Amino acid sequence: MWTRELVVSAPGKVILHGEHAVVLGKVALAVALDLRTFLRLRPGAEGRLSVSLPGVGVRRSWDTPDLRALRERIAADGDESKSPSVEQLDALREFAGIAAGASAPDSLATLAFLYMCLAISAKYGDVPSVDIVVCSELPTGAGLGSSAAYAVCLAAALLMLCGAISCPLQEGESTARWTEEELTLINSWAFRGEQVIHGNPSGVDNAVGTWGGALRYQAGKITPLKRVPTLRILLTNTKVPRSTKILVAGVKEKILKFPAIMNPVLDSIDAISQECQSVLEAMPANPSAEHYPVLEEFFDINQHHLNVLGVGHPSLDRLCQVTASHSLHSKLTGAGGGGCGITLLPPDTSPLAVEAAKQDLCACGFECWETKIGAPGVTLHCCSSLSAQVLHALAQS
Ligand SMILES: Nc1ncnc2c1ncn2[C@@H]1O[C@H](COP(=O)(O)OP(=O)(O)OP(=O)(O)O)[C@@H](O)[C@H]1O
Ligand SMILES: C[C@@](O)(CCO)CC(=O)[O-]
Ligand SMILES: [Mg+2]
Repeated sequence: MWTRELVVSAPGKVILHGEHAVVLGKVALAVALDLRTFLRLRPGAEGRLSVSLPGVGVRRSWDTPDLRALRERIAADGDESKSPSVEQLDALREFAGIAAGASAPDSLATLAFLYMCLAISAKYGDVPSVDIVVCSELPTGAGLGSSAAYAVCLAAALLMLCGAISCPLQEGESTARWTEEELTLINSWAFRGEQVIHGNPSGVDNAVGTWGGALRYQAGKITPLKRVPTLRILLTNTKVPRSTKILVAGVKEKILKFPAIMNPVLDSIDAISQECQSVLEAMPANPSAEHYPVLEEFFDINQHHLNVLGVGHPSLDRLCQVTASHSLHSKLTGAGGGGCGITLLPPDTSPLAVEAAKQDLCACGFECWETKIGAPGVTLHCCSSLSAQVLHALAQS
């Protein structure tokens, strides 16, 4: 029986360079954002598992014996090294009343929950009767890793409920983190959740959600950056909706169609990520304006490359033009096709110029805010340590 009320949180991310190319084995540089997803666990009615996902309009509850029977039927074998199969996902859709091929946020979120719950419990034992609520400070489907933050929270919570990882929060502590070994397990199960949502994820987003900070990611290899200077970044959400799964599939199609043209673009993006890593690691902790031009050039070149890959959007072109008119440099971040862009704010940018750029971006119908990067990865909290705002959002559902 689960008797505690606890909250798991995981950060969203910003990809500085390497989105899309990273799916094809190239290097990406990514940093954790100070916007998080929160998952609250509470003891639930005996024999019931309830899930409330207000961000995507889901409120479901199941009898635990029914989930056990479904687990046996789909032969979920609890192997974190195996991808979810088409047959397993079809059976889960049928159980949850989700139409075949449905890709709406609520369908994908429910499917990812059911898959992870059954596969994890097949390996480590039943999930006890609990009520789960997930809320997020991240916009959904905007390029900031909301799917990965959700999957990381689910993986940590479900693994903890089944006893596969510890509950590291001691009496009297407000927050706690898991060991490296436990984080590795959380990350590998979060990747399975990302597969349900994305189709073919690289794993960079769930790695940042798990470990936080700033890291280099290539083909599953995660290397924390040696030193990350304090960078001022303006984040702009164009609010144009898009699906990471569809955009990733589109890039694959383009590469298959024009390999000789597209592969050099991927190689160039890879080189930008590597050069950018060297530049960042050589910078002082608080870089001055003279360090920024090279970073700005990398942004400009990569934004062109991403347009060549077909993941640009008129709203992102607009974002780049507006910031360029204030001598600021931007690129899309995440999957593109709308969603968010990032703009570098060199330290000599006057507060008036930043304010004017923000106003012009808002006049386009965009939303923008300054961010802090390098936030901590997946964390366990006691409820009383959370802000009133987060507690309020969790209580709403
Ligand atoms: N708070 C949440 N609650 C439940 N499901 C969520 C939540 N946030 C995201 N999701 C799931 O993740 C999906 C969005 O994932 P998608 O990968 O398309 O966008 P993203 O992760 O925000 O952007 P990117 O992958 O480019 O960083 C939603 O459709 C939904 O299924
Ligand atoms: C577009 C992509 O490269 C980043 C999405 O945040 C997809 C992935 O790496 O899984
Ligand atoms: Mg995603």
